[in-house]
Amino acid sequence: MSRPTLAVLGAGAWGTALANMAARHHEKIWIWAHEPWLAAAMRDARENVDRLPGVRLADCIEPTDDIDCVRDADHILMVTPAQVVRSVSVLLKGRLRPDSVVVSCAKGIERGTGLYMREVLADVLPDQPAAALSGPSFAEDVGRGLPTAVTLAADRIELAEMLCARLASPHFRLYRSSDLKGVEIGGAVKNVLAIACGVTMGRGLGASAHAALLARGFAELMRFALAQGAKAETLMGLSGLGDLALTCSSPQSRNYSLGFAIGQGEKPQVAGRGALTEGAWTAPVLTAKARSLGVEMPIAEAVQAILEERTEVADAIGALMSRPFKAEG
Ligand SMILES: NC(=O)C1=CN([C@@H]2O[C@H](COP(=O)(O)OP(=O)(O)OC[C@H]3O[C@@H](n4cnc5c(N)ncnc54)[C@H](O)[C@@H]3O)[C@@H](O)[C@H]2O)C=CC1
Ligand SMILES: O=C(CO)COP(=O)(O)O
Repeated sequence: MSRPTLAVLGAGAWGTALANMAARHHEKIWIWAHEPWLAAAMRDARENVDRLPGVRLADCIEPTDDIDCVRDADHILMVTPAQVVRSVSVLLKGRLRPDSVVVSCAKGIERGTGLYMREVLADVLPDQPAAALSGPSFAEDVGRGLPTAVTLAADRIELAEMLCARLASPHFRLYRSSDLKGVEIGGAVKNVLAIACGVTMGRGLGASAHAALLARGFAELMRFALAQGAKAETLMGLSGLGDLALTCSSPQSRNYSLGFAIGQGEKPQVAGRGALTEGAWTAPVLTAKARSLGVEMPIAEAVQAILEERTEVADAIGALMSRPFKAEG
């Protein structure tokens, strides 16, 4: 039996790392860049010099800027920024095999609609099976072959099982789940909370404040997710608490780094320095969604106010510390 094929859409750090992980199980993997120069540079150098330098592309990987590559792919990994998942999905219409699973690997909520990535995919490609991959995993770590574990969720558990087997490597372990919503919520919300943790550390408020923020952030994440039917065990797993702990604690995170720079006094508009900070895109839609669900998310609200320069960091912290006393939970 011939081995399967895969198309990875989005030639960023994460798409490149995932393509390399999947290489051992696939006959061919296309990695699609919407920038022709990037596809050409990756073909020439056999590495992603722009986003994941120093990691050699496996032999079966073919960088391309031709979206028709998806016609020959058994499955698709969607690894673009969350806000362009819709426009890239539109390109897939009429090009996919009916049984090709589209796996969302982006972490965010769509602005304007409030939809999670799987819901965006269902909106544009209603007949296509979908899955989501999320968890604590820096592309640089995965690219260097450091041990990493993530969650892969699909509606049908046998689909999740098949995808876990096809994407795993000896140092990249996937756990299956049927809680797509819980997995996606964890990935989207932790980015916003990581900005808050970065602010705290950049401001020099200490490890105790960081731990308090992380724990109270997790309470917010839990409340928000449970109100939408996610399972508590998903939130306590890799894609929830695991990714929250990683992203809230490491300068390797772009979201944490954005917060850190703001904590040190930089203006939010310049602090990101052109990096993809998904939390900044998700914050306004997350807080709007929480309000419409009647879920309190004071930390996410504070991040949003800081990003919009409606409040100073010191005032946001003061407001969080002076909230009415309440029971923990
Ligand atoms: N870098 C990481 O460690 C991880 C990233 N993720 C998620 O993966 C997603 C992608 O992140 P990265 O690969 O890190 O980003 P990146 O900034 O390294 O690369 C983003 C890539 O998206 C593509 N892109 C940008 N605009 C596009 C458009 N309009 N149409 C089509 N493609 C476009 C480009 O090829 C670009 O190189 C994000 O949602 C992120 O949260 C998830 C886990 C780990
Ligand atoms: O999602 C990630 C780690 O799991 C990457 O985090 P950043 O997008 O903050 O860099």
